[in-house]
Amino acid sequence: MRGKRVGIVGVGNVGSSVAYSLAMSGSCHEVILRAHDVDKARGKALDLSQAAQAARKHTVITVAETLEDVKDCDVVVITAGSPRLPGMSRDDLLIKNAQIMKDVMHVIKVSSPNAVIIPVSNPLDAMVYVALKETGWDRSRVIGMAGILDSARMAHFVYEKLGYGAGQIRCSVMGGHGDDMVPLPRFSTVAGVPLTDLLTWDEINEIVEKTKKGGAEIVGLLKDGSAYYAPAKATALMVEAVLTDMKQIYPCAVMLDGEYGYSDVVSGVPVMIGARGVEKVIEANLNDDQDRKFAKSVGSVKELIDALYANNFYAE
Ligand SMILES: NC(=O)C1=CN([C@@H]2O[C@H](COP(=O)(O)OP(=O)(O)OC[C@H]3O[C@@H](n4cnc5c(N)ncnc54)[C@H](O)[C@@H]3O)[C@@H](O)[C@H]2O)C=CC1
Ligand SMILES: O=C([O-])CC(=O)C(=O)O
Repeated sequence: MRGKRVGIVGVGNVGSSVAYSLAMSGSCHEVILRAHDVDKARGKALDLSQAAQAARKHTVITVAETLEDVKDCDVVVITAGSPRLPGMSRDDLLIKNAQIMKDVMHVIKVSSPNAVIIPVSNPLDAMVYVALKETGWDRSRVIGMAGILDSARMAHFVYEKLGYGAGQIRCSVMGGHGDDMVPLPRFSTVAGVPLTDLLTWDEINEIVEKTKKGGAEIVGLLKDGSAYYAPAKATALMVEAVLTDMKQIYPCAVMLDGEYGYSDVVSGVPVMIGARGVEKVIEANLNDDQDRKFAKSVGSVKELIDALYANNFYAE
C-alpha cells in the first residue's frame, strides 16, 4: 500500500506553512508542492525536507513541475491566489481568485481524481462553490477551511479577556468566512464551563466583534498580506482528519443541501470529517437570534455567488 500523499497548490505564506505543519507531524508520506515559480518551490521543498529530518519525521517534500504532476493525491490543499492588503475586504479578491481556482480545479479533477479538496483561498465560501462547480464532485469531497481558524481566534480573545484557561477554551463560529461570520458564545465553554457564566454580555459582545475582525486586524499589522500560521495549522488539522479517518467534528465551509434550511449555497457549519471527506453535516439547534445572524451570513455568500454569475464567470 502506498503512503498518503498531499498536494499543495500555491506555495506562498499559507501553503508553505501547511507543508511545514504536515512535515512536523509526519502525518503523511509525501507533500507535493506546486508553484508557478518552480525554483522557489524547490527551495522550499529542500528546506522543509531538511526540517523533517531534523524532527526525525519520514515525510518527504517534493515539487510538481506542472499542475498535472499533482497526481493521485489523497488530499489537495488550494492556497493559490492573492491575499488581501490593508483596506481591502476578502470579497475584493472574488473574481481574480475565482479564475485561479477554476483553472486549478480543471486540472486537479483529472490528475487527482479521488482526492479530497481543501480550498483555503479567499473569499473562502465562494471559492468552495467554484471548486464544486468546476469539478462536479460530490459536496463531501470539497471542504473549505475557515471555521477552525475563526473559532481559534475567538478562543484567543476569550483568553485575553479572562486571563486564564489557554488551551481549555472551546469556541464555536458558524456562517461564512466574512464580515458576517457568526461567533456563537452560547456554544462556547472554558473547561466545560459555559462562557456566559464567566463573562458579562458586554465582554462577550466585545469578543464577538474582535473575532469578526480578527483577520483584518492581522492584515492591518502585517501590511503586506494576511495571517498564515493559524490558517495553516487549521488546514493541517483538516488534512490529518481525512488521512487518518479521524471522524472529528470541525466547523468547515460546505455546500448546504437542505441543512439549516438552505441549499445551493456554501456556509460554515459543524461537519464530521473522515477518509471520505465530509461524512456528516451536523445540524445544531440555533435560537432565533443565532438563526437570524446565520441567515444574514448565508445571504452575504449568496451575493458573492450571484456576483460570479453576473460577471459571466461561468460563461464559456
Ligand atoms: N480561508 C482562510 O481562513 C484563509 C484564507 N487565506 C487566503 O489564502 C490565500 C493565500 O494566502 P497567502 O499564502 O498568504 O498568500 P501568498 O501571496 O503568500 O501566496 C499565494 C501564492 O499563490 C500563488 N499562485 C497564484 N496563482 C497560482 C496558480 N494558478 N498556481 C499556483 N500558485 C499560484 C502565488 O504565486 C503565491 O505564491 C489568499 O487568497 C488568502 O486570502 C489566508 C488565510 C486564511
Ligand atoms: O484576513 C484575511 O484576508 C485572511 C483570512 O481569511 C484570515 O486570516 O482570516
